[in-house]
Amino acid sequence: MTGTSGISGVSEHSEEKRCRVVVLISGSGTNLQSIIDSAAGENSPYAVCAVISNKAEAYGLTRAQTAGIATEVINHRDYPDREGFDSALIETIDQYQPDLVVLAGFMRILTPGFVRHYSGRLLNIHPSLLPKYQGLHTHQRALEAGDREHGATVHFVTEELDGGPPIVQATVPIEPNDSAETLAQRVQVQEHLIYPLAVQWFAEGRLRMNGERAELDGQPLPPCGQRIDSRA
Ligand SMILES: Nc1nc2c(c(=O)[nH]1)N[C@@H](CN(C=O)c1ccc(C(=O)N[C@@H](CCC(=O)O)C(=O)O)cc1)CN2
Ligand SMILES: NCC(=O)N[C@@H]1O[C@H](COP(=O)([O-])[O-])[C@@H](O)[C@H]1O
Repeated sequence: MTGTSGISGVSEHSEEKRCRVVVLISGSGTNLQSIIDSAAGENSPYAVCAVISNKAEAYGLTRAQTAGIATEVINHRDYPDREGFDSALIETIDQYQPDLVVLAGFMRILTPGFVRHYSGRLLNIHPSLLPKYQGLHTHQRALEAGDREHGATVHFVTEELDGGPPIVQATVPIEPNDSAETLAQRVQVQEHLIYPLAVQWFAEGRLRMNGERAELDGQPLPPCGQRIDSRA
């Protein structure tokens, strides 16, 4: 495990307690960047305290270091099994005393023990309109199915892979000449809007997980979460 130190989104003179967020990544970190940028505001209700990657080459680590945020690398290949990796993750994450753990392009399936440890304060963004296309390669699957629309979902993480209660969804049209790459780019524009929104809702105490449903301001959200249409 290797790391640097620092906290972003918390001004030196900040007295109020901001929601402490730890972000897990595996790659480019564009969703991380949108969350960092959103936390930079003077009145942000949250601060990114640390970014942890299972891949040392993840560009998201550079994004975090540029923002003065502590970084850690925990390589899943250094552990004999998922339980060992997840235990090391928990030990490192908890050093930062998070109120919320955010998966932002984190590409490892987490064990039931990890999910239970952070139950109700663990979010993920998935590149499909859940419950459609759980798992990987979602853009290609939507194209091959001939879908006319696609999108992304922010959801609470549960033991069921990509099966947790949706919080917010953004839809995008699928164009006739789309490739998986062009569709992914269109989806990511919306991801960068809805993920900071969901993190802010949680940090403001407005969002909670209540069994199988997510609640916003005490009201159950629809089964697909709050819908945001990019064409609106
Ligand atoms: N228990 C849970 N773990 C994770 C969830 C979840 O909802 N419950 N969400 C995923 C994020 N995700 C899709 O949004 C996802 C990530 C990774 C995989 C996957 O098959 N990973 C492989 C390795 C793939 C690779 O290294 O490229 C694996 O772990 O063997 C599927 C879906 C995060 N975890
Ligand atoms: N199943 C998880 C998954 O596929 N997540 C997807 O990985 C990308 C990460 O991009 P980023 O590293 O630039 O945020 C995002 O598009 C996210 O939806």
